[in-house]
Amino acid sequence: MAQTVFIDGAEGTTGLEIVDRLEGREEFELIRLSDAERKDAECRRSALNYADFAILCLPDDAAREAMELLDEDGTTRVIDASSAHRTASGWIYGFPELVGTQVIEGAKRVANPGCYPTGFLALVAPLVRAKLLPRDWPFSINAVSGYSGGGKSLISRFDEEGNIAFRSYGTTLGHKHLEEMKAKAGLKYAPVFAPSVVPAYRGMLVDIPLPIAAMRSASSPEKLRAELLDFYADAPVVTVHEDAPDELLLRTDAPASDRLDLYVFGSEDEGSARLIAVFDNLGKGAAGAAVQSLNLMSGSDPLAGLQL
Ligand SMILES: NC(=O)C1=CN([C@@H]2O[C@H](COP(=O)(O)OP(=O)(O)OC[C@H]3O[C@@H](n4cnc5c(N)ncnc54)[C@H](OP(=O)(O)O)[C@@H]3O)[C@@H](O)[C@H]2O)C=CC1
Ligand SMILES: CC(=O)N[C@@H](CCC(=O)OP(=O)(O)O)C(=O)O
Repeated sequence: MAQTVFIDGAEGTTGLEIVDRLEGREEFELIRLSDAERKDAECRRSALNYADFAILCLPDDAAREAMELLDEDGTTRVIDASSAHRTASGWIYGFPELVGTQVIEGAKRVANPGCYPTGFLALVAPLVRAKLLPRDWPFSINAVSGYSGGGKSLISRFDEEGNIAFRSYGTTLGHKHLEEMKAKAGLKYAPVFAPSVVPAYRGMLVDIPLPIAAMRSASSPEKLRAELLDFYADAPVVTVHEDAPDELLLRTDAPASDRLDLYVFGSEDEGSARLIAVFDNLGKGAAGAAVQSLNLMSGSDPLAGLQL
């Protein structure tokens, strides 16, 4: 018998991408609410509690509200795409490559990683764990997102204004992803984070400069790459590139993708490096990660529905 899935926020940017990835999957039956019902608390309560799996694709406040609508002792298992529960106790962090697939298989509450933290943590967490990068280094991050990263409101802004070439933001240095990045990488300091948006619908590049020569303890670029290659050897969604291309491109017509591509660039004298992650903010940064967790929790083929 098919397992039931309710996507709370199914008409939003992330919700629609998840619906796409579940299309034609016979092991799941989607519970759908009409336009008149989808924001009605009682309709949501009933769908949330009936479903085998609820995937929350909502703003943080609405995601917290959804958790209040759920019966505490109910059987519904939840994947939350918002940032409401990522560092909350009782929630498993939905990054199978970092936390292990088995933890997610058995989880009742899974918090989907944030889009930028996905790139940052994929690069830094294994290297800090292996003690090849110091946990007390003040990391910095330059990052670029497609404008779908800001959901419906940023999409309409880019569509309506039509002339935004580049948007640097996060200028108060208090971005909501800082706590998540610091906590999940086990760092002493939150990174200095410079996010930006370009006029491409989807795509993300997270770039971490490393002044290795100035760091008390850090390994050569080659050792960093070797560790990542080893760490992700059995991770089909993640590719660690052995080459160092001259440029990395995000394209305005990029198709949806659930891949995560990692690069390590080093200077000739090995005194500096850049760790770079390239992926789709709506793929491994949101919907792809949610479907990866759903596959594990439901006992499906781990790669079903993913666009690799
Ligand atoms: N976009 C991205 O790349 C990523 C997004 N996320 C996170 O995923 C979540 C969803 O983001 P995104 O899809 O971009 O956002 P959108 O704004 O595109 O979609 C949110 C959806 O939630 C609906 N909604 C809002 N309030 C309620 C409510 N009280 N009850 C029911 N539905 C409600 C909205 O309705 P309406 O259609 O009427 O506005 C909309 O359809 C956010 O927490 C976001 O931070 C995480 C990673 C990446
Ligand atoms: C371009 C843009 O505005 N991006 C959003 C992050 C989008 C996102 O995915 O946030 P969560 O992963 O935490 O849900 C921002 O910077 O707030």
